[in-house]
Amino acid sequence: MQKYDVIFIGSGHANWHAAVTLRQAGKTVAIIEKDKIAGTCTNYGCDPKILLDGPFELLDRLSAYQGIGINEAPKVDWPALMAYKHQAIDPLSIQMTAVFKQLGIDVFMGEGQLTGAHTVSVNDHTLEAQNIVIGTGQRAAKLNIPGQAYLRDNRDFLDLEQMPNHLTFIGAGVISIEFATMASELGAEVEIVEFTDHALGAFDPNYVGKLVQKLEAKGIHFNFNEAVTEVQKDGDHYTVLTNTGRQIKTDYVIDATGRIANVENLGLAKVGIQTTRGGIVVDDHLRTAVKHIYASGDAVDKQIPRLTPTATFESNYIALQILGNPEPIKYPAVPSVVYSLPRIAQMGVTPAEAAKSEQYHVQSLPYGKQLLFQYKNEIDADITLIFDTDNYLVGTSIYGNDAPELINLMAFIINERLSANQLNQQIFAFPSASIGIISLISTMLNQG
Ligand SMILES: Cc1cc2nc3c(=O)[nH]c(=O)nc-3n(C[C@H](O)[C@H](O)[C@H](O)COP(=O)(O)OP(=O)(O)OC[C@H]3O[C@@H](n4cnc5c(N)ncnc54)[C@H](O)[C@@H]3O)c2cc1C
Ligand SMILES: NC(=O)c1ccc[n+]([C@@H]2O[C@H](COP(=O)([O-])OP(=O)(O)OC[C@H]3O[C@@H](n4cnc5c(N)ncnc54)[C@H](O)[C@@H]3O)[C@@H](O)[C@H]2O)c1
Repeated sequence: MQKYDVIFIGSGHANWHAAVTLRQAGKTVAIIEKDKIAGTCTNYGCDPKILLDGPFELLDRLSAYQGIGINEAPKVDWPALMAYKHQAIDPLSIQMTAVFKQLGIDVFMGEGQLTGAHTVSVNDHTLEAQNIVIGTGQRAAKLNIPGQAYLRDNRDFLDLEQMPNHLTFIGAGVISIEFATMASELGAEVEIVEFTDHALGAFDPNYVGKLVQKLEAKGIHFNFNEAVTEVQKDGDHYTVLTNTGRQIKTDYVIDATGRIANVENLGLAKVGIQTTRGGIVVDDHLRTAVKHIYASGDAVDKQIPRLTPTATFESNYIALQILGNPEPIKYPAVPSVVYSLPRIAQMGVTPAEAAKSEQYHVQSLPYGKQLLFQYKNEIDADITLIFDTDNYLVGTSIYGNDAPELINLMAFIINERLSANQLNQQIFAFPSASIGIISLISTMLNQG
């Protein structure tokens, strides 16, 4: 039986950062992966998504100069963009495998399963380890309806060689909004069927409302308070039936109704590890009920957003735990971004939470208008700032294409509890988009 200090089940961000750190610290390490090395983000999620989104974002920014410097905008060539995606993304898992092997990490391709508290089977091997880390991620939910076999998911969309003429998305969550934006920009007709009365439930309803209006103006049709009951195939096309009697004729149906933790067939119950609908139950050290078995990333039952940076944070934490750090995990406020056009970002105390408590006050800054040319004519860009009673920033929501960069800056101000005086000790580049926001914020922050 091959023996290791640590075995990792899954090779996504939840695991590989720890695997590399521990190997570099001299531990013997094995990674087991049943699909592609490097996991969802690299192969089927964030990376291909942001690669494909790139030209659409540029065109959206250009559209703000229509008639004032730009007369004819270029068009996205989706098949060429998809070819570039394959060229840039497909080698990543191969490169990561080579890096692991070079570092002396053993890689086993196959399904890992606990056979005991210290043993894992993969194919016909049994491996033994002092510590085991389960980072098996999530998969797309599949609605249990007639015609389930016709439902596509994020993997299929991110591999589309040709954009269909008409697409129907089930669910108005992050995946649908991001993908529907690209499809619609390419000229496809898009329907979104959502069974609640709103899109993007975790984000500021004010900004989500603005975004939905903008998407509707571009031709995306939202069907709120409706559930899909069946999908029928008619030759090369499909008919999506809903509970209100609507029949949507379409070319492609994507089920984006959420994601489910991969906890089945892992042998968890056999060794006494509990799971819930949200994933694997862990303590504040990310340990399962079996103390030398950790869980990390999307597969964990947790309240914080299931994102690549949170998976990475947990992975780094677990490496330090195994190397002897006794401290419980302490998460900072976590930024979440929807890569729509424009982007919506959010972190810390939300506007809705702030509205319910006298502990906070809320300030909205229409920075698109106030800093018009610095923010490249994005006139509707807006930031909501939430301060506590001492005037420290504790939360923010942002509506604008620069939101992913701005929220990283806000992360420092929020998590380091910076005062205006501390911000003013710095000299920032000028002209730059962020310096305008910093000057506006520093007039409102605790002067400390
Ligand atoms: C379309 C899409 C877009 C996204 N965009 C963003 C974004 O913009 N920003 C962001 O922060 N996050 C984004 N995410 C979320 C992000 O991808 C995940 O949070 C992240 O990948 C979680 O990492 P993980 O290692 O926990 O899981 P994963 O990356 O899913 O890795 C788990 C791995 O475990 C393997 N596995 C499962 N069971 C077994 C088994 N029994 N044996 C062996 N291997 C097994 C799986 O094959 C998989 O490779 C996106 C997700 C999707 C689907
Ligand atoms: N930018 C990012 O960070 C990013 C991007 C994509 C994916 N992700 C990851 O993927 C997850 C999002 O996945 P998602 O968009 O599939 O899920 P989601 O939970 O964001 O949205 C699912 C939506 O489907 C609706 N829904 C559920 N069942 C339905 C039904 N039967 N009929 C109609 N609507 C229904 C829900 O009300 C919800 O609005 C995120 O939580 C994150 O982990 C992150």
